[in-house]
Amino acid sequence: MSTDHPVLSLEDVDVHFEKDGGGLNPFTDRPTVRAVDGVDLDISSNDVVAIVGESGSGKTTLGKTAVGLQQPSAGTIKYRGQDIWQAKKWNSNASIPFDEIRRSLQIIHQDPGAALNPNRTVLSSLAAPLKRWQPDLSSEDREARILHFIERVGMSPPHDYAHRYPHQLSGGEKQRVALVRALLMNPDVILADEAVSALDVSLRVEMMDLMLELQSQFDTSFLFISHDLSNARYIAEHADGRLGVMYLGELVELGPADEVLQNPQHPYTKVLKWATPELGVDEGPTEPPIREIDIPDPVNPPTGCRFHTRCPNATDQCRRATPEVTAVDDGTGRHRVACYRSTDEDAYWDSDPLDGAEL
Ligand SMILES: Nc1ncnc2c1ncn2[C@@H]1O[C@H](COP(=O)(O)OP(=O)(O)OP(=O)(O)O)[C@@H](O)[C@H]1O
Repeated sequence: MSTDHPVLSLEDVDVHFEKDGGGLNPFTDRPTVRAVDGVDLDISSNDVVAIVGESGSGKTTLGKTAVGLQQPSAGTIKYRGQDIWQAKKWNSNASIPFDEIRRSLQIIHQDPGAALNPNRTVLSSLAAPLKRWQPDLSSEDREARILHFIERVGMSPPHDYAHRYPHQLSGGEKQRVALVRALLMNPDVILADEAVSALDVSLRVEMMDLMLELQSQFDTSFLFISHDLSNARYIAEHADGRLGVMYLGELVELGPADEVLQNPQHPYTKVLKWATPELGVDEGPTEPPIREIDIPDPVNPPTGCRFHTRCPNATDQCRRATPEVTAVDDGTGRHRVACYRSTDEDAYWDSDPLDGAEL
């Protein structure tokens, strides 16, 4: 396997869905949901990226696309330099087979119960994928490995948990089983999609600490998705990773977590920070730094910068043209944002503020 490439590389990825609602006339164009638009993202080995954004901003779609579960409408996703969807073609001469790629990219869902068969014990549920991936492993070795991992995620005695059925586990325990299931595949990247959102607040930090510990022990990369900035921040800061902010299908800001939070560049990142009291912004404005509360429809997103309808600093230029993603001049070289205010673009600075906005 090549080591020159990032483990995962997303280039200019779009994921558009056709939505029902075109009526009965088959000749009418069906409305298109632009769930993900123009996203670039590299994930290296031992990397942690936490993506945050409000409901419907495209986080899940982006995550599933990154791990090869959703085909993009445009753009490419490469695993160690190999185009994932090329590898899936029946006549592909891929350097890395699709099955190997799928095994290397694992997922933990918000609802771990849904991924477990209610009629099978934990041991049986965990043995099935391992049998597929390593058919030559003896059943004793397979069981020993499973028990080792069950204990490793804090479920002791492991024999007891291994013989339980899903209904005999708490939500936190089911989530740990889901983590074991992913780790048994020896993955390069784990997508954790709202993996702690359904847990009690008291258990969330415990689960995130466990993920961080296993991430560094196994050198696995994590793509962590959450609508909650405090969870995303916890994971990204503790792993010395990056925080990405999605708005209406676009990755509008990405950078080292502490840099993005201490020096947010995109007005939407500032809104998320304002709405997260744990981040200690008591000295900030008492009103949200936003012009409109309504979230636009992803079927018909605003022109230009998609945030311009809500942005307190939008000008006519933001309505007319989409700002490119540019590097923020903060010395990290890893912080980037799509906002005219981070550029010296005259077209923005000379343009008239929109109603209710100011420069
Ligand atoms: N299979 C699909 N078919 C049609 N539209 C879809 C499909 N999957 C997602 N969408 C739409 O794409 C947009 C992004 O959805 P997505 O689930 O990725 O957002 P999200 O940020 O993860 O939101 P949430 O936190 O609520 O899950 C939404 O408008 C959603 O309705």
